[in-house]
Amino acid sequence: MRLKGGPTQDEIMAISLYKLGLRHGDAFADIGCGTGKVAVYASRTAEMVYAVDRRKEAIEHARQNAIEAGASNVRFFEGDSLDFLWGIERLDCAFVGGTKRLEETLEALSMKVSGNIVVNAVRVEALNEAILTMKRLGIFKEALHVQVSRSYDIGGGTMFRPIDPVYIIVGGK
Ligand SMILES: C[S@@+](CC[C@H](N)C(=O)[O-])C[C@H]1O[C@@H](n2cnc3c(N)ncnc32)[C@H](O)[C@@H]1O
Repeated sequence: MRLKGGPTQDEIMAISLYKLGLRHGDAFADIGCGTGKVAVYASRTAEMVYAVDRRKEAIEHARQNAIEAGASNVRFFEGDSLDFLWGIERLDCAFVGGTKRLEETLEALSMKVSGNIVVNAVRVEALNEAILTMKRLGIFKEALHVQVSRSYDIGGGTMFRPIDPVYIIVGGK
């Protein structure tokens, strides 16, 4: 089953998780988890992973991915980021892959997260919203524009094909 909007590309996930600084024992949230790819990968390191998405089909997809990966430390929340965050006490770090209600989501995260918050955005409007909100909250660290090209075979030779560029915005205290 193919899910609209995902999965996060491997190289983008690698940079995002590095910038997140995820550590053993962490409580981590994947906000807008889509296919659950980031949540499942993070579950190898984090003690507890919350996979949150407002779309039922995304949660079903993510749950299936977690089962197949044998990730037993992933909890699923079907609903909006804000509904999830109101019910959570604290998080060590969070990845935001879904940018609806981004400003309010970042405000709530800044009160609950002790470590880093990493946002992935493909639209410049979401990039702008993330930077401005993080600056207002005093948590902005850096923003990256990541453009990756992958090799592919052509007539026995090698060419490169770009994947869609992604903005990675990093915040934290
Ligand atoms: C680009 S996809 C995420 C891709 C995901 N990282 C993956 O690897 O499959 C964005 C997802 O965020 C969800 N989303 C967007 N805004 C949200 C919000 N405020 N609360 C919960 N989910 C949200 C969408 O339903 C969508 O599934």
